Amino acid sequence: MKSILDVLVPLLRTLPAGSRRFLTGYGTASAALALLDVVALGLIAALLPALVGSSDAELPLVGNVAENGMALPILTFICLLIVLKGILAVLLLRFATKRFARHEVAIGDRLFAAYLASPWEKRLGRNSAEIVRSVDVGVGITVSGVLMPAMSLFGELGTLAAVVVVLFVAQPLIAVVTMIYLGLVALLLAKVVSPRAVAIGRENREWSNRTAKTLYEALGALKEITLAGRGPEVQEQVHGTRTKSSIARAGAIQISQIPRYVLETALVLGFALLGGVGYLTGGPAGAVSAVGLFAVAGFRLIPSLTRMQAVQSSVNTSASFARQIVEDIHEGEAEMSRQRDERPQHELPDNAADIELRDVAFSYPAAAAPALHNVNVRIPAGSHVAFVGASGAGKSTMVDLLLGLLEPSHGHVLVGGEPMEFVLDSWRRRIGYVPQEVSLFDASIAQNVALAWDTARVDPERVTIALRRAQLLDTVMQRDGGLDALVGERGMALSGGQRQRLGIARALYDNPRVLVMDEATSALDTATEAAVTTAIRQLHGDVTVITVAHRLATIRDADIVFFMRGGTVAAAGTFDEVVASVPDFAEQAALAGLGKTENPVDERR
Ligand SMILES: Nc1ncnc2c1ncn2[C@@H]1O[C@H](COP(=O)(O)OP(=O)(O)OP(=O)(O)O)[C@@H](O)[C@H]1O
Repeated sequence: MKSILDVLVPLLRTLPAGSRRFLTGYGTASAALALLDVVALGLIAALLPALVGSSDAELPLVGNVAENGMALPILTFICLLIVLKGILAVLLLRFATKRFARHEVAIGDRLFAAYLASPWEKRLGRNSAEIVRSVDVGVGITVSGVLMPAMSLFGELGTLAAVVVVLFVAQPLIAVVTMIYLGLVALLLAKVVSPRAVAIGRENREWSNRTAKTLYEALGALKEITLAGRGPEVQEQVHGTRTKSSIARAGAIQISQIPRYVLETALVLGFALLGGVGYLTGGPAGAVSAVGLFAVAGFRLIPSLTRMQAVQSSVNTSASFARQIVEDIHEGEAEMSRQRDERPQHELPDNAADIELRDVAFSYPAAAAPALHNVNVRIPAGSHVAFVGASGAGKSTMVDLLLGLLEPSHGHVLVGGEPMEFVLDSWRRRIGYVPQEVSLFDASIAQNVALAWDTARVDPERVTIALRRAQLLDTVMQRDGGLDALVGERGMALSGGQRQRLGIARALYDNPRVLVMDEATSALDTATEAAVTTAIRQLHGDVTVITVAHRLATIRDADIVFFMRGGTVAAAGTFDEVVASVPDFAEQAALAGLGKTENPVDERR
């Protein structure tokens, strides 16, 4: 029982107050229904002597039923009472299951909101397959495996209490022996079955998560896997994890059945025990009466105890999902309230704002060396700046800091002179971002540009303008379906260059004040890249453009080029100035056919 409360109480706290009220009401109604059992059972216990042929069946208000012929009408009343309880229980269950579906949605919403609010570094450390499973399957298991069964406990406890009361009133000695006997059986089950169920639940969660993770990863690299002939290896891997999770699930089913058989056996042995006690205290009549009472009590008690044990098993096997979910919700929400309390947000002024990094350093969690250090950069509003440098120099990390996804471990990022963390919401609304790998979802081109799963939120006019600026409109219009043509899973129906241009159109759709492009034109042919670059250049003055590019032709005309090396800005200036001051860069520029200047300048801005 304690282990159920340990899981249930934190889970209930994650539900809105209205839901808690409903669940308390549901528990009380279930317990109240059990009262009908008390009445039915009490009447049967009172009638028992008359039914076994004894003449001393005396009922209050009714009198001696053996003599006045009331036994049959009372038996009919008991049957009706039992039928009524059954009908009410089914109605209550029907009503409650619908509400439980709402709780599932409420918990899932809170969990997903918590994930979305969690800091970017934390999200980098979590596997997406695990998050998907947790938000979808995990929430379902938590509600159907913990919340619903645990709430049905109230009814079972009510039944248990009712039966115990009747037993004590009818035959106290037999009641004490019955309770001790059944208590020992329950203890045996709790000690033997429960720990195994918890372990099985943990195994199931771990191996199912691993299966999902392997499948996601394998599907993401399907082409490479097929070409490299690694299919059998992946199959073997999936077979291994699925075997383990299937064994755990089979174990869970098996362990949930054990209590039933143990309790049924206990019932049979109980007849012998209680019959013996009854015989010793009241001779043959006492034995018959004790066995009869135990049979009547057992008829209600054994199913109730079986269900309670099943609840315990269900909660135990689902507990690891529930604990993870509660922990994630608390962590995410604590982060949200920390953000709210410590970082009250205000709006940036309408005119575009300069961005400044002052003495910034950043280290990834558990990384040996900082990814960025001693970074001092100023990006004037409306300018076009570029970050260049060798692979691993820190360009993408720099971009994530500018986007406000990462926070500096040291130093400050300022927007319009204000610390970014206090204008973050307003800042992010102004940004259009094109990543190295554009993620498309299986919907229409227009939906992908507008980043909208709901077609009603798509503005076709803005989609058309964005596609035109990204040099993709003609291609789209030549396809069957035009803006409404589907892009396929992860944009499979588009070429790499088309996917990149769609990503650019997506970034332009909201008319951003700041456009951040991280290797956003690397898959384009030279002519298309030049056309996209020209279109982007036309934004000059209105929009701040921040580009990361290995292909130097893209950034030839940038106002400032920041050359990064080893996590810091080693040189800054116009393209020609950086060519003049950094031999590595000059060499790359020469290889790209972009020439060398006569006046070297070693400048840092
Ligand atoms: N999530 C992460 N956890 C730990 N270290 C990371 C993480 N992401 C990047 N790094 C490390 O930080 C450093 C800078 O990486 P970053 O991706 O910013 O480089 P980059 O200049 O953008 O490289 P590229 O041109 O190859 O994209 C690298 O040493 C990289 O290994």
